[in-house]
Amino acid sequence: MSTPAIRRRTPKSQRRKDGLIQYAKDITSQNGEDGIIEAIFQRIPPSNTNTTNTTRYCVDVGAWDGKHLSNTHSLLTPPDSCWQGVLIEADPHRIHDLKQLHEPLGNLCIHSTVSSNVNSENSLLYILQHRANHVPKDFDFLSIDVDGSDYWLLHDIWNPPTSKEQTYRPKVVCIEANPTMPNDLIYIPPRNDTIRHGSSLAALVELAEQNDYVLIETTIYNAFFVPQEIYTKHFSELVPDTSIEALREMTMGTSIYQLYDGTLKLWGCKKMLWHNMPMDEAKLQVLPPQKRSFPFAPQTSSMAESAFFKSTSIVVDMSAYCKDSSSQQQGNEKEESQEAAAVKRECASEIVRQLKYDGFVLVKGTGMSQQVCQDALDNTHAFLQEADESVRRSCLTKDRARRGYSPMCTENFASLIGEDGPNDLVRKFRIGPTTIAEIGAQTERTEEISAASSGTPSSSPLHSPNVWPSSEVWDEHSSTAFRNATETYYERICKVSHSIVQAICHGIMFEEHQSNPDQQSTLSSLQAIASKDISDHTSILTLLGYRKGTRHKKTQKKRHVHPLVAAHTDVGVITVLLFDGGNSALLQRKSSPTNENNDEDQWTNVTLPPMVPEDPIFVVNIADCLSELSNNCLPSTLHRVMPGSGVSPRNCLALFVGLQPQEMLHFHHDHDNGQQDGTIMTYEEWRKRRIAKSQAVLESNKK
Ligand SMILES: O=C(O)CCC(=O)C(=O)O
Ligand SMILES: [Fe+2]
Repeated sequence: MSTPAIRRRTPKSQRRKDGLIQYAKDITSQNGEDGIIEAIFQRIPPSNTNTTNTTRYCVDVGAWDGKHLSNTHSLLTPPDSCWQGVLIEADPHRIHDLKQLHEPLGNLCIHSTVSSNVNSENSLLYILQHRANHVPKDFDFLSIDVDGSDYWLLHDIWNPPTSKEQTYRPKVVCIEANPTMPNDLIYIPPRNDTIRHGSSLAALVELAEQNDYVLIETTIYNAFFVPQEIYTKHFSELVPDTSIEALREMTMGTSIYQLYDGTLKLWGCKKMLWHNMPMDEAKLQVLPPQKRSFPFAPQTSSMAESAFFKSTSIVVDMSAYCKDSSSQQQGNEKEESQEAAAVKRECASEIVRQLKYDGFVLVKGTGMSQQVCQDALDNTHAFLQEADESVRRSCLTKDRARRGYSPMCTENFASLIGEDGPNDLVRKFRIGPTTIAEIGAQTERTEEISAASSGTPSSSPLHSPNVWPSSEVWDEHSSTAFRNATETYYERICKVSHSIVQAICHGIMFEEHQSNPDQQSTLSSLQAIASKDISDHTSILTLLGYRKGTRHKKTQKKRHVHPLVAAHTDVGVITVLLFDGGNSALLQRKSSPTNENNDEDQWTNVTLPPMVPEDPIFVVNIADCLSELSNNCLPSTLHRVMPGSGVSPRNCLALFVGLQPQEMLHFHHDHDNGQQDGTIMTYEEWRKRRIAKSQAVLESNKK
């Protein structure tokens, strides 16, 4: 059997059927209320039996047209009725019909909203006191159905704001309870007329008990209460057990259960009761299908090795965004069809869904050609692995910009998270942007920019000349090919990564908007980043080369394998990685505690296909700046490079995406006390602070 068997069994019910519910019948009511009300009043004599006046009074709050689903119609309309009604309705159309029906019968129809604001002239208390003062305080029947603040209306007639006012104590109260709320939930809605939540039966029972009322029956939507003394006198035999369990069966409840693999399942009512829409189990999920597995299942080594790529890596197709970037340049932006917009939206949501989970995602459909990628990897291999060290040393990194070659063991990524550790066992070569867009054109801003970056705009180390291996040391052909392949890859991957950043920004903004449609966005910087062109970015392409043979080894205790690149987070916006199938090094990210493992120290391998496919696949990970700009909705996940199982050299092309130095960023902070504020600074400033912060941690560690 490959699908589960799911059936319903009828549980043993504690619900008693021998009380008032046995009299259930509908004339105009919805779920048997008419019969129950009749049976109740057969047992309660009119107040003034000793006089000739046997009039009974009812108040119907939310009376509609006086007939539709009415609980008072069958009391008020018979020709010889002893009932007099006060019927309150807010809707102008319904009040028209209500008056037509009830005014000829001598009932009072009041056109008014009924407010949960107890000091308002629309409060039920005020309306009863001032517009229906013929109604005795202990009138016979109160029916409340206003689909929102019902709880508070009842609360306030029982508990007037000043002790001078007499409380109303109707002999019978019928009030709506939200039928989807479980018996053990006490849900008291906010005291606000515009909020429509309903209250739970348990909340109403609690309120009733506080006011000496007793629950005597329920229907699907309504609960009936009588004062304690009336209960004792007239109902204690018919309704000996007044517990919620004895008087209510949950028939509209929805429950959620969890499968071991993290799938959420719905049970019970799967319909949106007031919207007539099905609940979508797929939309309810916390984990995407490909991330669902049991965290504590015993792992076989073959599973760990081979199944990883298949089972945990969904590759997000970015074509909606990456193709779009070319048409946008042709100025077709406005004409984007609805369909295309929907595809982009889906793409943006999917990439964010993945990234939110672990900060890493695989992407394809970028429009990058296999040839450009393979060329760049091959030339990286030629330079970092095969060429003589003298070739690499001919373009050594000299300045703060660190363009050019950084030999093995000269850098230390542990420092990025403020940790001390041996230098990284990797060779690197960097290129970056060399030109700076016409900042001078924005003349009026030049001064403040210079002030902010304490120097001329071009003094940013992010904009510097690239350095290339000398053709005197490396043959002309190799050095030209290396430069061409690297520059081409750089130019293309910068564009692609901009589209990816756009998709991510859009995805987070959609999400924020969906969960908080009325609130002003706290993500203004994302909006700005997504809409910028990229002429002035500061993205750096780093070629990384790893090989077998680790110098740290001797100093290490047995079994302890030291990383080649220490655990760190990336500093910029996002990082876009492409690596070859070399097996001497392995990228790992910190495992997400929710699914893969609960152990703090677990790492998950990040792998790509060993050969660049026709539609190349890239690893994208969130870096610190975007994580902060997203209000930490996207994690900047710790990652490291470990020695791999084999001896083949491994090469990696890492694009560290950076914004333009003067981009103004708005960081939002939520404080524990619920307050919010923000900081505005340029990207350059943020970067300096970020680096300074980790260095400060390092300094204080040394002390
Ligand atoms: O080589 C890799 O796989 C990733 C290296 C890395 O994380 C980095 O340089 O920031
Ligand atoms: Fe990194």
